[in-house]
Parts: sequence; structure tokens; C-alpha cells
Amino acid sequence: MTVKLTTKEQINSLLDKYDTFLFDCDGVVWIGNELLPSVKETMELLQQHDKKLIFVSNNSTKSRNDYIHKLNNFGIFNINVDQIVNSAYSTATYIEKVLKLSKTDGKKIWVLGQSGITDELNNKGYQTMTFDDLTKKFPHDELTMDNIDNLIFKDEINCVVVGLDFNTNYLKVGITMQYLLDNNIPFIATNIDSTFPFKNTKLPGAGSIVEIVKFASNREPNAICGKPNNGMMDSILISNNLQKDKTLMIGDRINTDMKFGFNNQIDTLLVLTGIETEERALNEKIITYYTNKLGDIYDLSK
Ligand SMILES: O=C(O)[C@H](O)[C@H](O)COP(=O)(O)O
Ligand SMILES: [Mg+2]
Repeated sequence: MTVKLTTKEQINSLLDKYDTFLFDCDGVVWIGNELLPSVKETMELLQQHDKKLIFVSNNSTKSRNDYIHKLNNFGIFNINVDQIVNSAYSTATYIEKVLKLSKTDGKKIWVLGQSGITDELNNKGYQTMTFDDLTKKFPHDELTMDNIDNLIFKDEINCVVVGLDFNTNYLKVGITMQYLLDNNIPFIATNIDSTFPFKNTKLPGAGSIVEIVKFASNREPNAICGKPNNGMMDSILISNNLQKDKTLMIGDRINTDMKFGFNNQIDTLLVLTGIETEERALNEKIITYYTNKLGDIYDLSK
């Protein structure tokens, strides 16, 4: 039975029970570039109680260092890069540790996505190619579908990664598709979120972009690296030596954040500032607690 957080006693029992808090970001900590209410105070409260804070985001548009800067800009400090796990980092880790893609074959990874993905791949020693790189090689009037044959470098690409790209266009998808027509080229998706919470609405998420590429290329991704993928959770649990019964996963989306916790026997807290509604919260057995916003942890503790 999902429990709604409404009292100071409930917050005190959360603080007693859990020593690690896993935070989803979009729709929980912030929406776009707006910090949600009482989040800064909540982080300070948890830090005062010596709790371990880990930020686990499916947003691949930023690198982990970008996340540190974003948190600092919101006045949230004393967070190091090891406390940030996003789908760009888990994708780069998957490619290095599981796919074991060569870094020395002189080839590049084609990325339909933003700098979060290329930064994390480059940090691991992989060369990447994006549409932005083509804009530096070709004049604008040659970046058209009529010139598609000259925009494809099949001998240079050994993998394709698709993630959230706010500047997705037909030609980018068309080029990505050409590489995936070769079934030997791995197709790696960063995450499957259908929507992206922004302002007071929802926009297409990475998962919607992956679906376009999947349908056009008639390929399923060889791997999906973000929540609720267990590989992401395993690396968090192992590298932080976490106890599952002392860990709480806080998120705004049931099919990623809540599944991520539930599938790994970790308690879950759903907040209603992102994708989901109270009605959905009340009808999902995989949710341990729910509340209106993350900042309720601070607001109710007073
Ligand atoms: O479309 C996406 O990639 C996701 O909506 C988004 O970025 C989710 O980020 P999270 O809520 O996991 O921080
Ligand atoms: Mg979210």
C-alpha cells in the first residue's frame, strides 16, 4: 500500500531508516533550469544527517561535471562527480566494460544526442562523430538529404548511440539510420523515457527519438543503459557499497525511477512534480511512499 508523506514523524522515520538517497533529477530536483521548492534545504538537511546523496538521471544531454556545475549554480554544494550517475555515463561505461568496443581501431562512435554523451565517451578515450562535426566539414547548402552519400562515413563508424537531442532533425535521423542498416554496428540507446518534463508541460523524451530510429532502421537497441536498467543500479550499489534496505530511490516516473528501485528491492518515493499523478501513485504497488514534492522532506521536518 503506497503511503503519502504528510507528517514530521514520517520524515523522522525516513531519516532513521535510510542512509542513502538516490535522486532522479528532471522532475524531482529541478524542471529544466528551475530548482524545485525547498530542494536546496532538503539537501542541506540530509547532508547535516550525514546521508549519502547520489543523483541518478536518465538525462544524457549533460556530462557528470555539467551536473556538478548545475547543482552548484542552484546552491547545492559538496557533491563530487562520483555521486552523479547519468545515462550518458552509464552508456559510456557499458560500451567500455560490457561491449568492450575498441578504442584503438581508428574508428568513431556516431552519436545522435548532445555533449553529455560525447563528453563521457571522450573521457573514456573514445572518438565520436556527430552532426555538429559535419557542420564543420561541409557548407550549409551541402548538409541536405540530396547529398546523403557524401555525409556517411561507414568505414569510420563502429557503433551508434542515440539519446536526447533537442535539435533532432530529419537528416540527423537519416544519417543515423544509414549506419544501423549494417546489423554489425551496435545500436546503443541511453534511455527509454517517452517524455521530458519541461516548464509546465511534457516534451518528447529520449525514448521517443529512439523509437523513430528503431522504426526507420528496423533495429532494436542492443542495449538500453539508463533506468530501469539493472546494470546502472549494480554499478551504483557496488561502487558505493550500499545496503539495499537502507537506500531510498526518489523519482517522478513510474516506468523508470520506481521500477529501478522496485526491481532491485529498494524502497521508492514518488514525487508529483514531474510526469506522474496522485491517481497513478495510488494504483502502483511498486511505490513505497509518495509526496507532492521532494522539498516536502524539509518542509514537513520543521
Ligand atoms: O528524455 C529524457 O532523456 C528524460 O526525460 C529525462 O532527461 C529524464 O531525466 P531524469 O528524470 O531521469 O533526471
Ligand atoms: Mg525524472
